[in-house]
Amino acid sequence: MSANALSQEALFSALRQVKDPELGRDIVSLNMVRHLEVDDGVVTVEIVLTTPACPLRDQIQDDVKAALMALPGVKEVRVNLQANVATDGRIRGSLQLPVKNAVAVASGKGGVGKTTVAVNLAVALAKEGATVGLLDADIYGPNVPTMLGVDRLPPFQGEKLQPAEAFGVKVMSIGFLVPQGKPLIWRGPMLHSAIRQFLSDVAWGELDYLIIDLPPGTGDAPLSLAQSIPLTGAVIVTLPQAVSVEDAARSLEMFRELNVPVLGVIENMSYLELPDGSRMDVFGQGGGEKLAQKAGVPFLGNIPMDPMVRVGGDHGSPVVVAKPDSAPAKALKEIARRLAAQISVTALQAERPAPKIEITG
Ligand SMILES: Nc1ncnc2c1ncn2[C@@H]1O[C@H](COP(=O)(O)OP(=O)(O)OP(=O)(O)O)[C@@H](O)[C@H]1O
Repeated sequence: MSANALSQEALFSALRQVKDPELGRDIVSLNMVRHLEVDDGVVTVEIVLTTPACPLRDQIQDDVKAALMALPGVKEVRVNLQANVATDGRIRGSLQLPVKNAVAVASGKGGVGKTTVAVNLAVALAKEGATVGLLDADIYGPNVPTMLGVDRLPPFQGEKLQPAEAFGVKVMSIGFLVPQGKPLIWRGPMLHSAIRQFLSDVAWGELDYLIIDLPPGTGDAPLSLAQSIPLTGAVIVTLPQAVSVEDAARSLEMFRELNVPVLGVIENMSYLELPDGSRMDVFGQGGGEKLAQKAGVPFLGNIPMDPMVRVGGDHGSPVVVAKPDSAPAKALKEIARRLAAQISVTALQAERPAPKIEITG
């Protein structure tokens, strides 16, 4: 068969065989094929990954080559890999902010490790090559500055507040603006305007992901937030134990009622590894996964209990950078990738420009 017989249908049906292993869907329906050119049997294809440091890029590249080379008439395949974090465009549209995705990290109960998870996810995403901001909106316990080892904002410049920066993440916290140790007694309207100001009066710059650490529970803060910014979604952090899961379920339901997609459930402190290698289920077992299953949302993974996580938080050095090869750090990095994939899926459901196709020979 000659190269001229290579039709758009044949090329696209070959590319449909290639799945993004993390997103679990084919690269055509994920809108990752942006430009396709055929010239005398040489196929040049541009594939746009949905995260900048996709760990499976080599596999996707190999699969694209293999699928196209299998077509009669194809002599050579050139794959041009790009990355562009997907967005539904709603934040840019409604708030004129160059932020692609805003993701709330929430929990039903306090003390389940929500802030620890938010901090480590933000740093892990930045390490993957994404541009990341972290907004600490936990009015009851703004711990993000401590966990990232920053205690003040840079000097005021221009018209906007400059965020602090740590481990490649831009950081803003209510904790920077109030004297240490003072309680914050804020009700809905104050919180609402504070959250809006944190979005509009801070020089965030272009961000792929803005991670927002919420106070625990289902009070004014998540409500204000969901009304202030078109969230891409929310993730729910829980312990495996029943009472934590019950409260997490309430938090999950609240986001659903607010029409905020739930991107997944993360189970923290899932087990403690003992010196003999056995595992102790300190807080029970499997509650997070069961919650995700029951709610029909992805389970993003579990994080073991490990003193290194606490030490990293207390010393302003998140475990994903302080001990990147430890079990909790590996779990957190894996969860960050799964979360990025879920964000992409959610955003891509809204954003679908048509690919550009040229067949010249
Ligand atoms: N996987 C873990 N292993 C060991 N310690 C952890 C782990 N996750 C969190 N911690 C510790 O548990 C404590 C509570 O964590 P964190 O402050 O992140 O919880 P939170 O849910 O954000 O609490 P709050 O209700 O104050 O918002 C901290 O001391 C933290 O270092």
